[in-house]
Amino acid sequence: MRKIIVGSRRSKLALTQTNWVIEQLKKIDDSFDFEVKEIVTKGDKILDVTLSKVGGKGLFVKEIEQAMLDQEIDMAVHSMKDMPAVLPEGLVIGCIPKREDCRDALISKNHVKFNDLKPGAVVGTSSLRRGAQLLAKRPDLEIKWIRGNIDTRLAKLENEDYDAIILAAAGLSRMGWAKDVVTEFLDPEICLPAVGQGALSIECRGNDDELLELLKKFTSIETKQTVLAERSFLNKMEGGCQIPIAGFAKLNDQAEIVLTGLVASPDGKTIYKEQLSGQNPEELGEQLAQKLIATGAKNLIDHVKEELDRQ
Ligand SMILES: NCc1[nH]cc(CCC(=O)O)c1CC(=O)O
Repeated sequence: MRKIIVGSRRSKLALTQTNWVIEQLKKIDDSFDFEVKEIVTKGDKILDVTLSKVGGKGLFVKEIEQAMLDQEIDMAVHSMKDMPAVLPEGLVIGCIPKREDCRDALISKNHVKFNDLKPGAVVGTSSLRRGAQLLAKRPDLEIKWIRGNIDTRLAKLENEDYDAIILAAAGLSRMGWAKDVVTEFLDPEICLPAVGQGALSIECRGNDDELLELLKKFTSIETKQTVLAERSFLNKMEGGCQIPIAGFAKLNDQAEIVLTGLVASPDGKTIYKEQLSGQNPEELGEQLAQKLIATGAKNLIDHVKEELDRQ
């Protein structure tokens, strides 16, 4: 019986996601054994620094990918949101399972709803995307950076000077905490999710045919199509993680992909938002990026970059 070694970050969420995927794969085909191997990534070691300042989302993924290329592990389960646009030579996304809740969630002290937060309330998030969209609705709020795993952030809401924090609903659901802690799920109309939010990405070597065959059976075509459109959009925008960018796709009743993209200034005062539908995920993503760029979003991106360079 082949034993598949699954690399995982050590955070509670990463291990929960990894073990959940293993359970599902065992249900599909019980002829494989699995073993989890924990890997401490650079991103985990410097959790107290703002992510965009230390090299972005690749941090959580790189060391795990290297272990896969070195044959120390065979596969890994990532949050799609943390996956860089381009994979190293030799590795592939072997499976995109059905997406969890894509929304952002407000968790506030005393369960005060978003619209009822007191003027000047302090909201914790380390995401420019979330900060910009919240400020667009409520310019009076004070956005305060917060870092750490989701359990750390929930503890900070209790113990530190935050009135509320925003977390992805998906992470909380996977941990089984959503029902207890979430005050309000923010509709994508209010806060457009991050590209890939709520989806998982199972990565493996491109030549591991046996494993790829198993992973294919756990793929959701709908999630794959929508997430690929979102990722194509993000890749074309080339914003990096210094600019608030959001992208979210779903299928309509004609099974067309409807993709919405948003680019904003960090203060939320300028927002470009466009929507397009189509059949081909990659093309649709590129077209939406072009449409946003044509409306002036590129100026905004260049402007924000200049501001950052000056600092
Ligand atoms: N930014 C970190 C991150 N990466 C993936 C998730 C969990 C949700 C998901 O799978 O999209 C989270 C936590 C969060 O944003 O609250």
